[in-house]
Amino acid sequence: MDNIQVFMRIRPLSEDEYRRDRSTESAVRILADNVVSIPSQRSENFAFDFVGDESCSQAEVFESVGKRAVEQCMQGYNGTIFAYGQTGSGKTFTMQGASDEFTGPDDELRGLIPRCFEYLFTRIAEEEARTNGRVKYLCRASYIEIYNETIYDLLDPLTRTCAMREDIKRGVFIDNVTEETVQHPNEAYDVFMRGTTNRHVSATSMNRESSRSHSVLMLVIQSLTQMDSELTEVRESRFNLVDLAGSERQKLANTSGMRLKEAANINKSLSTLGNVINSLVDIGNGRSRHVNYRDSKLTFLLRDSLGGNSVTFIIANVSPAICNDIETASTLRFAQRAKMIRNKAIVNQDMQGNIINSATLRKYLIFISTHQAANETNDNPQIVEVLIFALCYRRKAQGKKKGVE
Ligand SMILES: Nc1ncnc2c1ncn2[C@@H]1O[C@H](COP(=O)(O)OP(=O)(O)OP(=O)(O)O)[C@@H](O)[C@H]1O
Repeated sequence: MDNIQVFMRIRPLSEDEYRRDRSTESAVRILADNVVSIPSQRSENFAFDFVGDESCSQAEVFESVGKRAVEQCMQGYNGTIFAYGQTGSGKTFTMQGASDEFTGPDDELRGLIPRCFEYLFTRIAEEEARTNGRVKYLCRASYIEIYNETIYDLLDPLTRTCAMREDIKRGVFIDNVTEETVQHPNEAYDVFMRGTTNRHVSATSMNRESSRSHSVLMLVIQSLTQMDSELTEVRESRFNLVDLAGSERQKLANTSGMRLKEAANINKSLSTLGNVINSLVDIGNGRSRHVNYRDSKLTFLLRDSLGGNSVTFIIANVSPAICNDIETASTLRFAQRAKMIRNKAIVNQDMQGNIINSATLRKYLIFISTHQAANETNDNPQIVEVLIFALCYRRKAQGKKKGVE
Protein backbone atom coordinates (compact mmCIF):
# COMPACT_ATOMS: atom_id res chain seq x y z
CA MET A 1 0.00 0.00 0.00
CA ASP A 2 1.47 3.34 -1.03
CA ASN A 3 0.25 6.85 -0.36
CA ILE A 4 -0.59 9.13 -3.27
CA GLN A 5 2.52 11.22 -3.92
CA VAL A 6 2.08 14.99 -4.10
CA PHE A 7 4.37 17.42 -5.89
CA MET A 8 3.62 21.07 -5.26
CA ARG A 9 4.76 23.52 -7.94
CA ILE A 10 4.78 27.30 -7.65
CA ARG A 11 4.90 29.11 -10.98
CA PRO A 12 6.60 32.52 -11.46
CA LEU A 13 4.55 35.66 -10.77
CA SER A 14 2.82 36.96 -13.91
CA GLU A 15 2.95 40.62 -14.99
CA ASP A 16 -0.76 40.92 -14.40
CA GLU A 17 -0.38 39.63 -10.83
CA TYR A 18 2.55 41.99 -10.23
CA ARG A 19 0.34 44.92 -11.30
CA ARG A 20 -2.40 43.78 -8.91
CA ASP A 21 -0.17 43.01 -5.92
CA ARG A 22 2.28 45.90 -6.52
CA SER A 23 4.85 43.59 -4.98
CA THR A 24 7.06 40.65 -5.90
CA GLU A 25 6.60 39.09 -2.50
CA SER A 26 5.40 35.47 -2.66
CA ALA A 27 2.26 34.39 -0.80
CA VAL A 28 3.87 30.98 -0.27
CA ARG A 29 6.71 30.53 2.19
CA ILE A 30 8.90 27.46 1.71
CA LEU A 31 10.07 26.07 5.04
CA ALA A 32 12.49 23.17 5.43
CA ASP A 33 11.96 19.64 4.11
CA ASN A 34 9.18 20.19 1.59
CA VAL A 35 6.98 22.03 4.08
CA VAL A 36 5.24 25.26 3.05
CA SER A 37 2.92 27.82 4.61
CA ILE A 38 0.82 30.78 3.46
CA PRO A 39 1.41 33.45 6.13
CA SER A 40 -1.53 35.63 4.98
CA GLN A 41 -3.88 32.68 5.54
CA ARG A 42 -4.19 30.54 8.64
CA SER A 43 -0.88 29.63 10.22
CA GLU A 44 -1.09 25.98 9.14
CA ASN A 45 1.88 24.20 7.51
CA PHE A 46 1.53 21.87 4.54
CA ALA A 47 3.90 18.94 3.98
CA PHE A 48 4.36 17.35 0.55
CA ASP A 49 6.63 14.82 -1.11
CA PHE A 50 8.32 17.48 -3.23
CA VAL A 51 8.09 21.24 -3.46
CA GLY A 52 9.20 23.09 -6.59
CA ASP A 53 9.65 26.85 -6.33
CA GLU A 54 9.42 29.43 -9.14
CA SER A 55 12.76 28.26 -10.55
CA CYS A 56 11.77 24.60 -10.74
CA SER A 57 12.39 23.34 -14.29
CA GLN A 58 10.30 21.04 -16.45
CA ALA A 59 13.17 18.52 -16.29
CA GLU A 60 13.04 18.49 -12.47
CA VAL A 61 9.29 17.81 -12.47
CA PHE A 62 9.86 14.99 -14.93
CA GLU A 63 12.66 13.47 -12.81
CA SER A 64 10.51 13.54 -9.64
CA VAL A 65 7.18 12.50 -11.11
CA GLY A 66 7.17 11.46 -14.80
CA LYS A 67 10.16 9.15 -14.74
CA ARG A 68 8.95 7.30 -11.67
CA ALA A 69 5.44 6.91 -13.10
CA VAL A 70 6.80 5.49 -16.38
CA GLU A 71 9.10 3.06 -14.53
CA GLN A 72 6.12 1.72 -12.55
CA CYS A 73 4.02 1.33 -15.72
CA MET A 74 6.88 -0.54 -17.43
CA GLN A 75 6.67 -3.10 -14.61
CA GLY A 76 2.91 -3.61 -15.08
CA TYR A 77 1.48 -1.22 -12.46
CA ASN A 78 -1.22 1.29 -13.39
CA GLY A 79 -0.05 4.90 -13.09
CA THR A 80 -1.79 8.27 -12.96
CA ILE A 81 -0.56 11.84 -12.89
CA PHE A 82 -3.12 14.56 -12.07
CA ALA A 83 -2.45 18.28 -12.49
CA TYR A 84 -4.67 20.18 -10.05
CA GLY A 85 -4.95 23.93 -9.41
CA GLN A 86 -6.84 27.13 -10.14
CA THR A 87 -7.12 28.46 -13.70
CA GLY A 88 -3.81 29.90 -14.85
CA SER A 89 -1.76 28.16 -12.13
CA GLY A 90 0.36 26.20 -14.63
CA LYS A 91 -1.40 22.83 -15.11
CA THR A 92 -1.13 22.82 -18.90
CA PHE A 93 2.40 24.23 -18.74
CA THR A 94 3.35 21.33 -16.45
CA MET A 95 1.60 18.58 -18.42
CA GLN A 96 2.05 19.74 -22.01
CA GLY A 97 4.63 22.53 -22.01
CA ALA A 98 4.94 26.17 -22.82
CA SER A 99 3.37 26.11 -26.25
CA ASP A 100 1.05 24.10 -28.46
CA GLU A 101 3.99 23.34 -30.74
CA PHE A 102 6.44 20.64 -29.80
CA THR A 103 9.87 21.52 -31.14
CA GLY A 104 11.60 18.26 -30.27
CA PRO A 105 13.63 16.80 -27.43
CA ASP A 106 15.82 19.92 -27.17
CA ASP A 107 12.83 22.02 -26.20
CA GLU A 108 13.59 22.70 -22.52
CA LEU A 109 10.05 23.96 -21.90
CA ARG A 110 8.29 20.80 -23.06
CA GLY A 111 6.14 19.32 -20.32
CA LEU A 112 5.59 15.96 -18.69
CA ILE A 113 3.58 14.39 -21.51
CA PRO A 114 6.25 14.64 -24.26
CA ARG A 115 8.98 13.76 -21.75
CA CYS A 116 7.05 10.65 -20.62
CA PHE A 117 6.64 9.57 -24.26
CA GLU A 118 10.38 9.95 -24.90
CA TYR A 119 11.38 8.12 -21.74
CA LEU A 120 8.82 5.34 -22.22
CA PHE A 121 9.98 4.45 -25.73
CA THR A 122 13.66 4.72 -24.77
CA ARG A 123 13.07 2.29 -21.91
CA ILE A 124 11.06 -0.04 -24.17
CA ALA A 125 13.93 -0.16 -26.69
CA GLU A 126 16.37 -0.87 -23.85
CA GLU A 127 14.24 -3.68 -22.41
CA GLU A 128 13.64 -5.32 -25.79
CA ALA A 129 17.38 -5.20 -26.53
CA ARG A 130 18.33 -6.46 -23.05
CA THR A 131 16.05 -9.49 -23.39
CA ASN A 132 17.01 -10.17 -27.03
CA GLY A 133 13.41 -9.65 -28.11
CA ARG A 134 11.98 -12.19 -25.59
CA VAL A 135 9.97 -9.26 -24.16
CA LYS A 136 7.92 -7.15 -26.58
CA TYR A 137 5.94 -4.03 -25.77
CA LEU A 138 2.75 -2.76 -27.38
CA CYS A 139 1.32 0.68 -26.63
CA ARG A 140 -2.06 2.17 -27.46
CA ALA A 141 -3.12 5.75 -26.86
CA SER A 142 -6.51 7.40 -26.48
CA TYR A 143 -7.39 10.93 -25.52
CA ILE A 144 -10.68 12.16 -24.09
CA GLU A 145 -12.22 15.26 -22.59
CA ILE A 146 -14.93 15.43 -19.93
CA TYR A 147 -17.07 18.51 -20.34
CA ASN A 148 -20.48 19.06 -18.75
CA GLU A 149 -20.47 15.43 -17.56
CA THR A 150 -20.13 14.18 -21.16
CA ILE A 151 -17.11 12.28 -22.49
CA TYR A 152 -15.75 13.44 -25.87
CA ASP A 153 -13.34 11.36 -27.96
CA LEU A 154 -10.61 13.84 -28.92
CA LEU A 155 -9.05 11.48 -31.49
CA ASP A 156 -12.26 11.50 -33.49
CA PRO A 157 -12.29 14.62 -35.71
CA LEU A 158 -16.00 14.99 -34.91
CA THR A 159 -15.25 14.61 -31.17
CA ARG A 160 -17.95 11.97 -30.84
CA THR A 161 -19.41 11.39 -27.36
CA CYS A 162 -18.70 8.09 -25.61
CA ALA A 163 -20.21 6.09 -22.77
CA MET A 164 -18.41 4.56 -19.83
CA ARG A 165 -18.89 0.91 -18.96
CA GLU A 166 -17.66 -1.46 -16.33
CA ASP A 167 -16.97 -5.17 -16.46
CA ILE A 168 -15.24 -7.60 -14.15
CA LYS A 169 -12.25 -8.19 -16.41
CA ARG A 170 -11.54 -4.67 -17.68
CA GLY A 171 -12.84 -2.61 -14.79
CA VAL A 172 -14.14 0.84 -15.83
CA PHE A 173 -13.51 1.65 -19.49
CA ILE A 174 -14.72 3.97 -22.22
CA ASP A 175 -16.75 2.16 -24.82
CA ASN A 176 -15.83 2.70 -28.47
CA VAL A 177 -13.12 5.25 -27.73
CA THR A 178 -10.52 5.60 -30.52
CA GLU A 179 -7.30 3.82 -29.59
CA GLU A 180 -4.21 4.23 -31.74
CA THR A 181 -1.13 2.04 -31.68
CA VAL A 182 1.99 4.10 -30.98
CA GLN A 183 5.55 2.82 -31.42
CA HIS A 184 7.63 5.94 -31.24
CA PRO A 185 7.53 9.17 -29.17
CA ASN A 186 6.72 11.19 -32.30
CA GLU A 187 3.70 8.98 -33.04
CA ALA A 188 2.47 9.39 -29.47
CA TYR A 189 3.08 13.11 -29.66
CA ASP A 190 1.19 13.29 -32.95
CA VAL A 191 -1.81 11.60 -31.27
CA PHE A 192 -1.61 14.09 -28.41
CA MET A 193 -1.36 17.14 -30.70
CA ARG A 194 -4.25 15.98 -32.90
CA GLY A 195 -6.40 15.53 -29.80
CA THR A 196 -5.36 18.94 -28.48
CA THR A 197 -6.27 20.56 -31.82
CA ASN A 198 -9.67 18.84 -31.83
CA ARG A 199 -10.14 20.03 -28.26
CA HIS A 200 -9.52 23.65 -29.27
CA VAL A 201 -11.76 23.34 -32.35
CA SER A 202 -14.64 21.86 -30.39
CA ALA A 203 -14.15 24.39 -27.56
CA THR A 204 -14.33 27.25 -30.07
CA SER A 205 -17.42 25.87 -31.78
CA MET A 206 -19.10 25.50 -28.38
CA ASN A 207 -17.85 28.90 -27.18
CA ARG A 208 -16.00 27.72 -24.11
CA GLU A 209 -12.47 27.60 -22.74
CA SER A 210 -10.54 24.36 -22.40
CA SER A 211 -9.86 25.23 -18.75
CA ARG A 212 -13.53 24.35 -18.13
CA SER A 213 -13.07 20.70 -19.03
CA HIS A 214 -10.90 17.83 -17.80
CA SER A 215 -8.64 16.12 -20.33
CA VAL A 216 -7.30 12.59 -19.91
CA LEU A 217 -4.61 11.10 -22.13
CA MET A 218 -4.63 7.32 -21.64
CA LEU A 219 -1.83 4.95 -22.59
CA VAL A 220 -2.21 1.19 -22.40
CA ILE A 221 1.23 -0.41 -22.11
CA GLN A 222 1.36 -4.15 -22.71
CA SER A 223 4.45 -6.29 -22.28
CA LEU A 224 4.51 -9.79 -23.75
CA THR A 225 7.19 -12.11 -22.38
CA GLN A 226 7.76 -15.38 -24.21
CA MET A 227 8.05 -17.95 -21.42
CA ASP A 228 8.42 -20.96 -23.74
CA SER A 229 7.03 -22.13 -27.08
CA GLU A 230 3.56 -22.56 -25.54
CA LEU A 231 3.24 -19.69 -23.17
CA THR A 232 3.36 -15.88 -23.07
CA GLU A 233 3.19 -13.77 -19.91
CA VAL A 234 1.16 -10.61 -20.48
CA ARG A 235 1.45 -7.53 -18.28
CA GLU A 236 -0.81 -4.59 -18.95
CA SER A 237 -0.80 -1.20 -17.32
CA ARG A 238 -2.85 1.92 -17.85
CA PHE A 239 -1.13 5.25 -17.66
CA ASN A 240 -3.44 8.29 -17.26
CA LEU A 241 -2.17 11.83 -17.70
CA VAL A 242 -4.87 14.17 -16.43
CA ASP A 243 -5.16 17.96 -16.82
CA LEU A 244 -8.10 18.96 -14.59
CA ALA A 245 -10.44 21.93 -15.01
CA GLY A 246 -9.52 25.05 -13.00
CA SER A 247 -10.30 24.33 -9.35
CA GLU A 248 -11.37 27.84 -8.26
CA ARG A 249 -14.94 28.04 -7.09
CA GLN A 250 -17.05 28.89 -10.12
CA LYS A 251 -19.30 31.88 -9.60
CA LEU A 252 -22.92 30.93 -10.07
CA ALA A 253 -24.29 34.42 -9.37
CA ASN A 254 -25.21 36.42 -12.51
CA THR A 255 -24.67 33.30 -14.59
CA SER A 256 -27.31 31.75 -16.78
CA GLY A 257 -27.85 29.26 -19.61
CA MET A 258 -24.84 27.30 -20.82
CA ARG A 259 -22.41 29.06 -18.45
CA LEU A 260 -24.55 28.14 -15.43
CA LYS A 261 -24.68 24.49 -16.50
CA GLU A 262 -20.94 24.54 -17.16
CA ALA A 263 -20.11 26.09 -13.78
CA ALA A 264 -22.46 23.70 -11.96
CA ASN A 265 -20.86 20.68 -13.67
CA ILE A 266 -17.28 21.80 -12.89
CA ASN A 267 -18.32 22.37 -9.29
CA LYS A 268 -19.99 18.98 -9.25
CA SER A 269 -17.05 16.98 -10.62
CA LEU A 270 -14.43 18.75 -8.51
CA SER A 271 -16.56 18.62 -5.39
CA THR A 272 -17.20 14.90 -6.04
CA LEU A 273 -13.44 14.50 -6.36
CA GLY A 274 -13.08 16.27 -2.98
CA ASN A 275 -15.81 14.08 -1.44
CA VAL A 276 -14.21 10.90 -2.75
CA ILE A 277 -10.90 11.99 -1.25
CA ASN A 278 -12.55 12.82 2.09
CA SER A 279 -14.28 9.43 2.23
CA LEU A 280 -11.03 7.63 1.40
CA VAL A 281 -9.19 9.56 4.10
CA ASP A 282 -11.94 8.61 6.60
CA ILE A 283 -11.65 4.96 5.54
CA GLY A 284 -7.87 5.21 6.05
CA ASN A 285 -8.62 6.45 9.57
CA GLY A 286 -10.69 3.35 10.28
CA ARG A 287 -14.16 4.82 9.69
CA SER A 288 -16.67 3.04 7.53
CA ARG A 289 -17.72 5.10 4.51
CA HIS A 290 -19.25 4.57 1.09
CA VAL A 291 -17.12 6.14 -1.65
CA ASN A 292 -19.33 7.83 -4.25
CA TYR A 293 -17.13 7.30 -7.30
CA ARG A 294 -20.20 7.16 -9.52
CA ASP A 295 -21.28 10.70 -8.68
CA SER A 296 -19.18 12.13 -11.51
CA LYS A 297 -17.69 10.85 -14.75
CA LEU A 298 -14.22 11.95 -13.67
CA THR A 299 -14.13 10.03 -10.38
CA PHE A 300 -15.77 6.94 -11.91
CA LEU A 301 -13.27 6.83 -14.78
CA LEU A 302 -10.32 7.33 -12.44
CA ARG A 303 -11.62 5.11 -9.66
CA ASP A 304 -8.48 2.97 -9.65
CA SER A 305 -6.27 6.04 -9.36
CA LEU A 306 -7.95 7.07 -6.11
CA GLY A 307 -7.65 4.41 -3.43
CA GLY A 308 -7.34 1.56 -5.93
CA ASN A 309 -4.92 -0.28 -8.17
CA SER A 310 -2.61 2.54 -9.26
CA VAL A 311 0.56 4.41 -8.43
CA THR A 312 -0.77 7.97 -8.34
CA PHE A 313 0.91 11.37 -8.37
CA ILE A 314 -0.83 14.72 -7.92
CA ILE A 315 0.86 17.91 -9.04
CA ALA A 316 -0.64 20.80 -7.08
CA ASN A 317 -0.01 23.89 -9.22
CA VAL A 318 -0.20 27.27 -7.49
CA SER A 319 0.37 30.94 -8.20
CA PRO A 320 2.73 32.85 -5.88
CA ALA A 321 0.57 36.02 -5.98
CA ILE A 322 -0.89 37.47 -2.80
CA CYS A 323 -4.10 38.22 -4.72
CA ASN A 324 -4.50 34.43 -5.24
CA ASP A 325 -3.65 33.35 -1.69
CA ILE A 326 -7.16 32.06 -0.88
CA GLU A 327 -7.20 29.79 -3.95
CA THR A 328 -3.62 28.69 -3.25
CA ALA A 329 -4.52 27.74 0.33
CA SER A 330 -7.53 25.81 -0.96
CA THR A 331 -5.31 23.91 -3.49
CA LEU A 332 -2.83 23.05 -0.75
CA ARG A 333 -5.57 21.81 1.60
CA PHE A 334 -6.93 19.61 -1.20
CA ALA A 335 -3.46 18.22 -1.95
CA GLN A 336 -2.67 17.64 1.72
CA ARG A 337 -5.84 15.56 2.14
CA ALA A 338 -5.18 13.64 -1.10
CA LYS A 339 -1.71 12.73 0.16
CA MET A 340 -3.29 10.70 2.96
CA ILE A 341 -4.96 8.28 0.51
CA ARG A 342 -3.39 4.87 0.31
CA ASN A 343 -3.53 2.95 -2.98
CA LYS A 344 -3.05 -0.77 -3.52
CA ALA A 345 -1.13 -1.10 -6.76
CA ILE A 346 -0.55 -4.61 -8.08
CA VAL A 347 1.19 -5.89 -11.20
CA ASN A 348 -1.52 -6.64 -13.78
CA GLN A 349 -0.34 -10.00 -15.03
CA ASP A 350 -1.87 -12.86 -17.00
CA MET A 351 -0.85 -15.81 -19.16
CA GLN A 352 -1.72 -16.52 -22.77
CA GLY A 353 -1.32 -19.77 -24.70
CA ASN A 354 -1.50 -23.42 -23.81
CA ILE A 355 -0.64 -23.45 -20.16
CA ILE A 356 -1.12 -27.21 -19.77
CA ASN A 357 1.59 -28.05 -22.32
CA SER A 358 3.92 -25.41 -20.99
CA ALA A 359 7.45 -26.49 -20.18
CA THR A 360 7.65 -23.48 -17.82
CA LEU A 361 4.78 -24.81 -15.74
CA ARG A 362 6.46 -28.22 -15.46
CA LYS A 363 9.72 -26.54 -14.51
CA TYR A 364 7.95 -24.44 -11.86
CA LEU A 365 6.13 -27.44 -10.38
CA ILE A 366 9.42 -29.30 -9.99
CA PHE A 367 10.95 -26.11 -8.51
CA ILE A 368 8.15 -25.80 -5.92
CA SER A 369 8.28 -29.45 -4.85
CA THR A 370 12.08 -29.31 -4.46
CA HIS A 371 11.88 -26.18 -2.31
CA GLN A 372 8.97 -27.52 -0.29
CA ALA A 373 10.99 -30.64 0.39
CA ALA A 374 13.84 -28.38 1.54
CA ASN A 375 11.28 -26.49 3.70
CA GLU A 376 12.19 -23.06 2.32
CA THR A 377 10.10 -20.00 3.04
CA ASN A 378 8.31 -17.69 0.61
CA ASP A 379 10.96 -14.97 1.05
CA ASN A 380 12.71 -16.43 -1.95
CA PRO A 381 11.80 -14.11 -4.91
CA GLN A 382 11.76 -17.09 -7.27
CA ILE A 383 9.15 -18.80 -5.13
CA VAL A 384 7.07 -15.62 -5.10
CA GLU A 385 7.28 -15.55 -8.90
CA VAL A 386 6.13 -19.16 -9.03
CA LEU A 387 3.18 -18.38 -6.76
CA ILE A 388 2.09 -15.50 -9.02
CA PHE A 389 2.37 -17.83 -11.98
CA ALA A 390 0.27 -20.46 -10.16
CA LEU A 391 -2.41 -17.85 -9.39
CA CYS A 392 -2.62 -16.88 -13.07
CA TYR A 393 -2.84 -20.55 -13.94
CA ARG A 394 -5.71 -21.08 -11.49
CA ARG A 395 -7.56 -18.02 -12.81
CA LYS A 396 -7.17 -19.28 -16.37
CA ALA A 397 -8.40 -22.77 -15.44
CA GLN A 398 -11.41 -21.31 -13.59
CA GLY A 399 -12.20 -19.09 -16.59
CA LYS A 400 -12.10 -22.13 -18.92
CA LYS A 401 -14.49 -24.02 -16.63
CA LYS A 402 -17.01 -21.14 -16.85
CA GLY A 403 -16.50 -20.94 -20.63
CA VAL A 404 -14.71 -17.58 -20.38
CA GLU A 405 -11.57 -17.06 -22.48
N1 LIG B 1 6.49 27.14 -14.25
C1 LIG B 1 6.19 28.09 -15.15
N2 LIG B 1 7.17 28.86 -15.71
C2 LIG B 1 6.89 29.82 -16.60
N3 LIG B 1 5.64 30.11 -17.03
C3 LIG B 1 4.62 29.41 -16.53
C4 LIG B 1 4.84 28.36 -15.56
N4 LIG B 1 3.64 27.83 -15.24
C5 LIG B 1 2.72 28.50 -15.97
N5 LIG B 1 3.31 29.44 -16.74
C6 LIG B 1 2.61 30.36 -17.64
O1 LIG B 1 1.44 30.82 -16.95
C7 LIG B 1 0.31 30.89 -17.84
C8 LIG B 1 -0.83 30.02 -17.32
O2 LIG B 1 -0.40 28.67 -17.30
P1 LIG B 1 -1.32 27.46 -17.80
O3 LIG B 1 -2.07 27.79 -19.04
O4 LIG B 1 -0.45 26.25 -17.82
O5 LIG B 1 -2.35 27.40 -16.60
P2 LIG B 1 -3.53 26.33 -16.37
O6 LIG B 1 -3.55 26.02 -14.93
O7 LIG B 1 -3.40 25.20 -17.30
O8 LIG B 1 -4.78 27.18 -16.75
P3 LIG B 1 -6.22 26.64 -17.26
O9 LIG B 1 -6.91 26.10 -16.05
O10 LIG B 1 -6.83 27.88 -17.80
O11 LIG B 1 -5.99 25.60 -18.31
C9 LIG B 1 0.81 30.46 -19.20
O12 LIG B 1 1.16 31.60 -19.95
C10 LIG B 1 2.07 29.65 -18.88
O13 LIG B 1 3.01 29.65 -19.95
